[in-house]
Amino acid sequence: MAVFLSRLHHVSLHVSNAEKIANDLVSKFKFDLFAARLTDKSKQFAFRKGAAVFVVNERPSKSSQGNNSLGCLYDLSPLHPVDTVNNVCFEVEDVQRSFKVLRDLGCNFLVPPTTVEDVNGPVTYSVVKSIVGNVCHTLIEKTNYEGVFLPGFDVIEKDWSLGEEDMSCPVTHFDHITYACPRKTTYQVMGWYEKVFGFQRFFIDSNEDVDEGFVINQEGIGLRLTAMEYWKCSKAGIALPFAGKKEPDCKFVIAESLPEQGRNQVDTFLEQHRAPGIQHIGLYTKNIVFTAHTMAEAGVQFSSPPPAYYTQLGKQQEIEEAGHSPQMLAQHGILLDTDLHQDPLSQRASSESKRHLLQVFTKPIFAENTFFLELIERRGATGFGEGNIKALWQSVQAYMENERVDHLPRQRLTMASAF
Ligand SMILES: O=C(O)C(=O)Cc1ccc(O)cc1
Ligand SMILES: [Fe+2]
Repeated sequence: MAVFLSRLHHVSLHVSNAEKIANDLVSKFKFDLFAARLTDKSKQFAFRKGAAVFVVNERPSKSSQGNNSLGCLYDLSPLHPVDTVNNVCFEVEDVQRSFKVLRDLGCNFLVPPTTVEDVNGPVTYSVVKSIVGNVCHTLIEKTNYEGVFLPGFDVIEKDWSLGEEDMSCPVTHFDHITYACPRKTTYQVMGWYEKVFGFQRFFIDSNEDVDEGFVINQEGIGLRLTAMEYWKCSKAGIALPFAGKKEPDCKFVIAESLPEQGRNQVDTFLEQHRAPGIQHIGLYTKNIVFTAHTMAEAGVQFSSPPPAYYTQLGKQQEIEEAGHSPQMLAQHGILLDTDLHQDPLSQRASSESKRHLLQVFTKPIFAENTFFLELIERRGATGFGEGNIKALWQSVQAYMENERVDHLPRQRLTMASAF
């Protein structure tokens, strides 16, 4: 039996300069710094935007490594050579029980169940290694904890005079997390998440092949995508689908590169990150145009698709029919896909049954061409559209091939791919 997850709690980053990323998250991406843990051996900052929480950990310098007990709480300081996003932390009902179940399934634990306490009560956590590169999962049990975040963190009060909800940037939660994986590992990864956390496959597109996944192997794109989802659990630890109420949480997408079309962004990630791992995270927004505009004004850079995207046959009309202006979308490189969902009762696709998906990728946020963020607005569409995937892929390729190349140290570019 798998361990059922109550919900995604936070995602943690390990970086060489926490202040730099902290500044970007606050000033550019409009997250609020709401908790911090500063000790001689560690710097940990927690940021929130709606239900999306990032914890930024400063990687210790080489000389202070080795003693993790005083270092990162709820995580461990990875000996990773570059900035990385590598821990997706989940809340569970019972960490001790989860630990036993997962140990019996053969999982490797980096931190055994450990309890931390403050005046607000106890929290128990444990860290399990995944089979994807440096990705690990902290399991947290905080049912008896009444504090704002986690014991050990000082809470930073928000200045409520600034307004409760930022309507110009309505990001509400993490929509999906995309892994860059080596060739031919997709099914192993899916099998692990199914066995360990009860994740289930879902089809990205109606053209997807059960065995092959969603494959694009043409026009310079060599990509295999597959996706999985899980459901938030009810209090009793019962997965909601069985209780009749389905409430999916963050989705997981696996991206694998196909060799036929030449070296690409997944290969670049694997090479520069020096391991498989989290390539990007989709931030769900209620209004992508406002959000992209606010973030761009604050200095966020987005990857744009080729200009021809907005002038291709029928695209302008499609954008206008969805209630958007092609100029506004083009300004920040926002893409729009339409899913012609057929209403089973009417036998034809009516305008009400058209579902839209709007997406845009940011440029990488670390020094290397590795991790980036995505904004995603879903208007009825639950998967990922083929048109957007192609255009998103091309926007990243164009950036990597034309702009970024000169800024990178020479040896990184010539280093042979490890995969
Ligand atoms: O469409 C999405 O949001 C995806 O996550 C698909 C995807 C995955 C990896 C890429 O390098 C480009 C696109
Ligand atoms: Fe994505």
